[in-house]
Parts: sequence; C-alpha cells; structure tokens
Amino acid sequence: MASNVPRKGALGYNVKELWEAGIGSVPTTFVQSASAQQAFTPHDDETHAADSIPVIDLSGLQEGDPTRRAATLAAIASACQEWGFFQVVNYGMSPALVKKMHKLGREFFDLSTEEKEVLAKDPKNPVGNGYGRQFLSSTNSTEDWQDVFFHYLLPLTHKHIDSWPNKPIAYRETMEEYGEGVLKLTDMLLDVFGELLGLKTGYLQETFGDTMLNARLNFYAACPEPSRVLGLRAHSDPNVMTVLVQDHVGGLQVKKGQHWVNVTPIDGALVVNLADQIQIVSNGKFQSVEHRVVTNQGDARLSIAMFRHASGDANIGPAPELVDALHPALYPTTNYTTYRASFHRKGHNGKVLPAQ
Ligand SMILES: O=C(O)CCC(=O)C(=O)O
Ligand SMILES: [Fe+2]
Repeated sequence: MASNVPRKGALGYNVKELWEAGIGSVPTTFVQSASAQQAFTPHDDETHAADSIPVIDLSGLQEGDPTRRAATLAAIASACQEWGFFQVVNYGMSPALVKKMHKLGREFFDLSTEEKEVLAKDPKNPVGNGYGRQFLSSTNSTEDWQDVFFHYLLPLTHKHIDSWPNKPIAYRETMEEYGEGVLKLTDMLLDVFGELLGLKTGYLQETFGDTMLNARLNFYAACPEPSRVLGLRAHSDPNVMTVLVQDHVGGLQVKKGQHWVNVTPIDGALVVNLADQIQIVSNGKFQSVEHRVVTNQGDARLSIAMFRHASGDANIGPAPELVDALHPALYPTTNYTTYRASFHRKGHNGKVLPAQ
C-alpha cells in the first residue's frame, strides 16, 4: 500500500480521501473474502442482458382509462412478485425537483472533510443523524466503500433539522419538499400493494402505524480495486419500502436467481424496492430482494435512499387473510424496533428473514 494512505480517523476511513490520495491498493478492511470475489465481477450481468428490472409509468394509475389502469396494476404485481424492484416514471413529483435534490446531495460531498465533519455522526450509533460511515461498530466484517450522510425526516421527534446539511444552502428546504413527495408516492404505492394483495383498504397503513422516514446519502468514491471491493455489500432492506435516486454512473445490482442484474440508470426515474416488512406482511407473495453496489475506477456515484419504515411499536406478521391451511404463516410476528435492531447487529451481510 502506498505510504500516503490517509489515516483512519475517529470516524473510520473516508473513501473520498482514500481515492483522492491516489492509492493503488485499498486498506485490507475493504477487501472481500476470496470466495466473495469469485462470486462477483463488476457488471457481470452482461451475459444476462435480457433481464432488466421493470420500468413502470405510474400515470397509468391516475387516468380514467380502466384498461390502462389494469395493465399498470398487473405490471406492478409482477414486479413485486418476480423482482421486488422496479423503476418508476411519472411518479407525481417533478423530475426537476428530484434532480435538484441529487445535485445538492452531491455538492454536500464535494465540501472538504472538515466542513462535512461539523455534522459528524456518533460512530457508535448506527441510526444517529450525521456524516460518517455505516456499521462501524456493529460488525467486524469487511467494510463498504462508501461515505454516508444519514438523517431522519419523520417522526418529528427524530428530525433535528439542525443536524441536516446546511451547505449547500438549499439542501434543507429541498429535502423537505422531496420528502413530502416520497411520502405521497409511498402512500399511493401502499394502497396499490394492499389492493393487489386483496387486503382491506388501509390495512397496510394501520399495520405499519405512524411512518418513520429517513434519508441516507450514499457517496461511493471511485475505487482503485473494483474487483476486490464492494460499494455496499449484499443485503435486503429491513424497512417497508425504499425509494432511491441514482445518477448516470450505475453500480446498483439486484439478485435474480443466482445472477446479479444491473439497475440501469434512467434519467429522471426513481428506483423503488420492497423491503422486508412487505415480504412478511404479504406472507412471501411479494419479495424483498437482495441487492448490492459494485465500484468502478472511473466515476464517483451518489445515491439518495429514502427509507419508509413502520412505527417502532408496530407488530408485523403475515396478514391473517393471506394465511390458511395451504399457505401457513412463513414468518413470526415481530415488533419493528426489535427487527430493526437485529438488522443493525447483522449489518450488510446478505438477506436473513426470521422463519416461523
Ligand atoms: O446506492 C444504491 O444504489 C443502493 C443503496 C442501498 O441499497 C441502501 O442504501 O440500502
Ligand atoms: Fe438497500
């Protein structure tokens, strides 16, 4: 390793600084095990180019054309059953707002480390607001090649807007507006999921309770050794559903059978993924799918993930309407705070749902 490797600070390594120092090889904490390296080649889906995650035009749900609505619902149902991931266009928010949000997030990461560290995360608290790294204290496994900013939007008791970036200046108000848009979009999708699962109107919202919403800005610096390092190790999200803005760089991959398929960037689209609580409540009809992020030597990438969670006191299990003699409950009913705590103990180490 070159001698100019920036030292690990109180917040751990900073991947942007490592890249900017021009290192030729990464610190060993980022190197995947030999077996994991065999299992991934960046962009290895070239042989599976026919597979791509569905792109759904949500305007088909709003217009008064019943045939178009039925076709859109069928596309969402199939995406939820087969992929657990889809991209959406015409999602009820202006694409210009989404782009502005992404640009502001990127400008935050362009600040100096000192400026970003004014809002540093407590490295011991994986769910505290601020700038830093994920899962530093929870596992001693390989680290992800990313720096993050994490903050809550809801509940208001967790929001602490003073801990959100205030540089660039428009960050806070733009994030509030974008967060409202994501909330509306996910409300609408929850109604659609309930309808597709044959549940009573409002069942999902009642089960999940008061919404918890938080954002994580994932900054993936370019990486000198992309064949040995992951931007984000494979995981499924523990929450209800996640809405993601990515840029043109690419790197997000979704597991389909034994293969990893790229989520090809589409200008102006949002990526939606179902998370574990939807798989549980649907008794396995809908999938929360494993995904990961690969690195590259060319460009840095920023994604903004907005996580819609259940309320901490919600108890979530398979909906009774979806359980019968032929379809026994596949998962136990679990308190959401307990579920989330076990995810944070595990870190990004694959997908593990508790079995009944
Ligand atoms: O950066 C991405 O594309 C994916 C991020 C992600 O999976 C997450 O933040 O949970
Ligand atoms: Fe994720």
